[in-house]
Amino acid sequence: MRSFNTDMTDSLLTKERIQPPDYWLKNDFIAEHDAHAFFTQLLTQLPWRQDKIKMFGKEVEIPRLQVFMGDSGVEYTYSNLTLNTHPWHPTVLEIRNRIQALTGSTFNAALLNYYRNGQDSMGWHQDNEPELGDAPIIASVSLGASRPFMLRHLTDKQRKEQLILNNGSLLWMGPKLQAQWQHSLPKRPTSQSARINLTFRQVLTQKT
Ligand SMILES: O=C(O)CCC(=O)C(=O)O
Ligand SMILES: [Fe+2]
Repeated sequence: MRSFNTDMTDSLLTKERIQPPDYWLKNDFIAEHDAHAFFTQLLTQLPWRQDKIKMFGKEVEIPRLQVFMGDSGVEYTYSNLTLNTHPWHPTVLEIRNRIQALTGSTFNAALLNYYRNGQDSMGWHQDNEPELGDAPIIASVSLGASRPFMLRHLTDKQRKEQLILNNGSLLWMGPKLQAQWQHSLPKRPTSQSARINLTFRQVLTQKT
């Protein structure tokens, strides 16, 4: 039988131990030839827009362009901004289908980000909007320029990890990642190259 003291120490340790972030990264998810073609199609064929959000009462342009797409009836609000839902572009559907076949998860929407160069970025955040439900799974595909992607633990902010998201890579983010960690895509001022990122999500609708 375990002593009271051992149990106490165990539970303290368990409480304090920070679990590793819940993700996996597959670098060769889309072959280079396809990734290049997909990048060009998305860059030239999507209705990219630079949205504005309110920060400290002032309207500011976000440092990237975006498009939101998904099944009809899907609505998504972030930073008080309700995004227009565009119908699926065939290339985005093709990428979604490949992810669904590999992971067994289903996704009814995608938020696409276009970073024109290293000045464009995304700040620290969690993707934990109520319409993503209690246990959001997000699948993130990167095309174009490689960029570092940062993870930071919510309570122990010294605890950080850096991943490099390459052309054609798939980053699978599990539910615990959004609950315990924030992520960001920092600026890389010296880079002139463009990158497109697609984050596939399952958004709850009135019907679900
Ligand atoms: O561009 C990236 O890799 C990150 C995108 C992201 O975090 C998001 O769309 O919520
Ligand atoms: Fe995110």
